[in-house]
Amino acid sequence: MPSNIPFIEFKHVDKKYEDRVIFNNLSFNINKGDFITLTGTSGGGKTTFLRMINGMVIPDKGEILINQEAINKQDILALRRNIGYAIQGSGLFPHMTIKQNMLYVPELSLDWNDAQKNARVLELLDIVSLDNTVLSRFPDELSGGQQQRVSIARALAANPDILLMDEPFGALDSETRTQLQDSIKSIQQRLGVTIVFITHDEIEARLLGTRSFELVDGHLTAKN
Ligand SMILES: Nc1ncnc2c1ncn2[C@@H]1O[C@H](COP(=O)(O)OP(=O)(O)OP(=O)(O)O)[C@@H](O)[C@H]1O
Repeated sequence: MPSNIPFIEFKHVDKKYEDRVIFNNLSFNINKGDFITLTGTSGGGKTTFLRMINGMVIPDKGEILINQEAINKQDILALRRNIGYAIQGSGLFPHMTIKQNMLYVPELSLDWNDAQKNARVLELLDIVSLDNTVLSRFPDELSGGQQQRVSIARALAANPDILLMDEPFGALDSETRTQLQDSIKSIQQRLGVTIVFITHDEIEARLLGTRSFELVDGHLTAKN
């Protein structure tokens, strides 16, 4: 369940690209356990908003805090480990097996032995409802829906508190999309992870979000 303690805080954030203003004095709070869905016109700045949370885009002014600490004061590897990121089209590394893809983030910074890695991979398969026959395969040997499940598993691998999802189901057929919507909803309820989810689909936004927002002219307007 969402709490009322601000977990991710945007404080007076400005961001522009060259002379194009995307955000001007944006302040916004996300609570722990929120499932935020974000819609809005193309090019409005949704991806920019998401990427400011994991430090991939740096604001020109203002600050972003996670757990009451400014992200530019936090260790970047620890920050990224704590923030899973899943994008449309899965973003899996094509030359790595599914198992290697799933373990990518933990391998960067966690000193797990083989038994710990194998145990985590099995937990992740269970979380995203895949069986272990996929592990030795490469991404192009899986269906689009399976690839997207692996992408979610990879984003969850290091047990992050936050999951950022940028139109993750945009390229899937409607049946697969419905299955993955059910999955992400139950994953969120089971793990209590805080999710920020971008979508173009209003129905998806309403279905998944505990709080839904539309980004218009750099402002986030609540829709429910
Ligand atoms: N690194 C960059 N340099 C210059 N302009 C950029 C950069 N990144 C994004 N933009 C521009 O900033 C605007 C906002 O981009 P952003 O990707 O955040 O929007 P979006 O709402 O996610 O769009 P979409 O729904 O089409 O994915 C767009 O006009 C985009 O072209």
